[in-house]
Amino acid sequence: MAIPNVRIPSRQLYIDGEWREPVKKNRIPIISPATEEIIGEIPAATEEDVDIAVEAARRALARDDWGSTTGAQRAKYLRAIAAKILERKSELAKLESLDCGKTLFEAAWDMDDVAASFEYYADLAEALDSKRKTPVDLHLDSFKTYVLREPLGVVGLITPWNYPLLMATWKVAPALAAGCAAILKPSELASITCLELGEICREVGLPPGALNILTGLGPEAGAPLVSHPHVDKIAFTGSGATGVKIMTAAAQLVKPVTLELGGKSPIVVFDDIDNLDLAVEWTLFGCFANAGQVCSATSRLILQESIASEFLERLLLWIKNIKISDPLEEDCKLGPIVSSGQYEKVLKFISKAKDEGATILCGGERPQHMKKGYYVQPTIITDVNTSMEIWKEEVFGPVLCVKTFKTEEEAIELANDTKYGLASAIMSKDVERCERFTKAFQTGIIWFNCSQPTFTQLPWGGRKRSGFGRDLGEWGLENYLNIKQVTQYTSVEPWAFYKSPSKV
Ligand SMILES: NC(=O)c1ccc[n+]([C@@H]2O[C@H](COP(=O)([O-])OP(=O)(O)OC[C@H]3O[C@@H](n4cnc5c(N)ncnc54)[C@H](O)[C@@H]3O)[C@@H](O)[C@H]2O)c1
Ligand SMILES: NCCCC=O
Ligand code: NA
Repeated sequence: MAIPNVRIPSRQLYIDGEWREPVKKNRIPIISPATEEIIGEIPAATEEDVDIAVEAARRALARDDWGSTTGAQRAKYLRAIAAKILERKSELAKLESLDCGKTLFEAAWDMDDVAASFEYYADLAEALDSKRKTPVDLHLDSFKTYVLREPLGVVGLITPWNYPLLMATWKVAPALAAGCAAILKPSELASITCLELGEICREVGLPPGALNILTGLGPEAGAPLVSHPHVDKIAFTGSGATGVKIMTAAAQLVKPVTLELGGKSPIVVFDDIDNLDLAVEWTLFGCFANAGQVCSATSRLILQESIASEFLERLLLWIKNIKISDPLEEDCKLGPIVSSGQYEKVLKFISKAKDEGATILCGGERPQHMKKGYYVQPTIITDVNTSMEIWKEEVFGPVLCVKTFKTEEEAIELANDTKYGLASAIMSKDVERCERFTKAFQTGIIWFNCSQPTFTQLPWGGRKRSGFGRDLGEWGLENYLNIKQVTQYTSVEPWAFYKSPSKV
């Protein structure tokens, strides 16, 4: 049994640069996914706390110490946050692992990505200073025009539990880089490290109200944020069902949203691959990293028929090497599902697949050696048809379903046979074929001979029911900028659209 030797700090809400008890004093228990025990609690914000946080954010925008900062000044804060994240990396990784069940190895990886995202957006914040005002030459003597890029205002950031601090950072870092004042509402299933981000912001002296962190239940803390009239934009990452609720509520105020939603991404494997084991490992990583709780998980394996049995045989051998244990244990490569609710959902998907006539090739149950905790074996499901729920719906767990194909056209049809459009992967040594699939795949993310690598510089997001808008890269910064045109009439001549009355 791993000994976390880390204390879970007891926090309040982080509002206006200080810790504040929720108005209603409610708190939510933290339940360990690995032991099913209560290991702490988080404050539960309600509408009243949202009002207080929005006022603090608006005050920050009105004050010079945040509202009038240059990108270079904001970059200093972002770099200081990145440095603190790295200073506390080991502790933050353990807290993340304790909270959401992610393996310590992956949690540490995430903390590096968190720091890198703050650093990246510090660079973009600095670059913004020279792009704030961009002249546009119309080649007309009578007009002088330019475009202004300015902070959107107060932004609500609502994030999920599968990469708690990283998904929050994908929104907080660009929002602060742009000069917005942000209110972060992380998932009630995993908020510990997001609250520690508040402590880090306090320690680096981020001006009060620039970032506010409200933990709590979606309907109680998230919904009031969405419908608040003084919140100028909502950036959401989470399930499609919640995305629809948020978009509907925001529509009442014509409030802009970006939605990063779910997925049921394909990985298409052709028989011309040079290295079978490499393709097998990417297939495993693409579906079983983070116990499959990944929006872009390539959870539909579409295999060319000629290599299907050899590939699956190899896959089963590799799966046997996956260490399932307490996520804090060294070399753990599959931890528990985040909560009892999600755990039951995953098992129900597997049971439904069986009922519908699919075959559980491996896994499908609790691992025998894990008597406690929300553990599900890495599961492969075959004999799947396209009308089955397991083919159509996002499981958000360690479950890979498999179909075979003969021709390229069949592979494309199967790959795109989904209401989602987040990511796709293709494994083939034929570069021209991969280029053809780039055009054919109806997704926002394409991986060639790999699955999942994610880089801060590249746009992240999907199409169809995977939502719209892009996190990361310069596209992530655009989410938090208002584009303003300024047009000046510089001529002394009359506009002469109307007939001038006689001179008085
Ligand atoms: N596209 C991506 O980049 C991406 C990344 C990670 C997760 N996801 C998706 O997120 C889902 C899993 O995350 P989850 O279970 O936390 O999703 P979720 O939709 O249940 O919750 C996401 C967030 O929304 C809040 N929320 C819930 N109801 C709300 C409401 N009515 N109004 C406002 N906020 C509300 C929750 O408290 C949480 O903070 C999966 O579908 C996964 O695919 C997508
Ligand atoms: N690699 C980052 C995936 C984020 C979605 O779950
Ligand atoms: Na948790």
